[in-house]
Amino acid sequence: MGHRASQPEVRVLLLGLDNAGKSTLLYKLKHDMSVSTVPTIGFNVEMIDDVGETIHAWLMRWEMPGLRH
Ligand SMILES: Nc1nc2c(ncn2[C@@H]2O[C@H](COP(=O)(O)OP(=O)(O)OP(=O)(O)O)[C@@H](O)[C@H]2O)c(=O)[nH]1
Ligand SMILES: [Mg+2]
Repeated sequence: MGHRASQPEVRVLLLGLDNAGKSTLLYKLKHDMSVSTVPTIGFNVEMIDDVGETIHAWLMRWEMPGLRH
C-alpha cells in the first residue's frame, strides 16, 4: 500500500494505559510535530511512510548521556 518495494511494510500495535501518550507519539511520528489530543474513542490507524530517519534521530539523541527529553 504505497510503500517502496525495498522497504517492507511493518505493522505496529501501540499499547499503553489511558493518557499514556500513545496518540501523541503516533502523530509526532506521522507529522513530526506535537499536536493537542483528546482521549481516543476506539482506536486510531495511520499509515506512516518512512519513519526511519525520525527514529534514527531519536535513538541517536537518547544514546547521548544528559540529552534525554
Ligand atoms: N509531559 C508529557 N506529556 C505528554 C507526553 N506525551 C503525551 N503527553 C500528554 O499526555 C496527555 C495524553 O496524551 P495522549 O497522546 O492523548 O494519550 P493516549 O495514550 O492516546 O490517551 P488515550 O487515547 O485516552 O488512551 C496529553 O495531554 C499529552 O499532551 C510526554 O512525552 N510528556
Ligand atoms: Mg489516544
